[in-house]
Amino acid sequence: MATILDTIVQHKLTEIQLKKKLFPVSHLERSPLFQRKGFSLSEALKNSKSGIIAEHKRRSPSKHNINQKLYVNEVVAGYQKASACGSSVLTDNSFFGGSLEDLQLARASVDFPLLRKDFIIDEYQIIEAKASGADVILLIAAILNAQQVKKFSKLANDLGMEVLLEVHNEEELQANFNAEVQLIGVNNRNLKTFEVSTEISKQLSTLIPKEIVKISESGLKSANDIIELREFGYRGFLIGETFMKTENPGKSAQQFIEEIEGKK
Ligand SMILES: O=C(O)c1ccccc1NCC(=O)[C@H](O)[C@H](O)COP(=O)(O)O
Repeated sequence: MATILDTIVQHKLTEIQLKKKLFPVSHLERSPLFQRKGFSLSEALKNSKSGIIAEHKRRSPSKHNINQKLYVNEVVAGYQKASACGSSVLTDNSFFGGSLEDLQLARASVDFPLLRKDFIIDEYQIIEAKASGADVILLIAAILNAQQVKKFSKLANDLGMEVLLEVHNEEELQANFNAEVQLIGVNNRNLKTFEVSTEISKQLSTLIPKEIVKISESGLKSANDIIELREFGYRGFLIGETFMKTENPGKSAQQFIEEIEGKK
């Protein structure tokens, strides 16, 4: 049976073909954002007390509607005011209700690192990310082979962006030991079953090379989750729903960060 990832990838293939015709690479390269020097998320995390990367996410396959009412620029500005290290912006439209325009609006509102959160399967999307103001791209090991991870990481780095490689099990990690990425994220959500458990972050923590910044992603709800995962060497924590389901995600991030910092 096809998983949600299979369905998303299938959809992306069609979407990318269409976009390549509408907006060829030469068009993307003319974006003023294409020339900007990016912010480093790995450095921001190394220098941060909280390590929070706060996400803008309207809906998702596992939770459906989360929050459709807010403006992306206000949400990310709230996250920056809350002293988050950076923000993740979902740019997939069909399954998450996001867009590249969201990323561009976010870029215009903040001056901290922005992650393009999407399902990257083609170099075209990396160029699109740069042209829309991203500082970091997400590569999901479950939908790419090791060769693609290497090639895509090189392109992103050449364009001045960092790479967050997302894994969910030991095989995905082993397959990409040679990848030149700045950040590795362990997704606590199994993208096939939607089951969420921070146990997977704990299990994989010792297998991630020390020089790479470790991020725990998804299902993080309390300051205690963060304090506990920090003991396993995690420096970054990607949080979406916990903030987005509230009326004021920036304020909710601020209270969360204050609580973590108070507990240090
Ligand atoms: O969130 C989903 O339902 C989902 C389904 C299929 C692929 C990816 C999905 N989520 C992307 C993410 O990784 C999360 O948005 C991110 O880690 C934040 O998670 P959370 O704090 O649980 O909103």
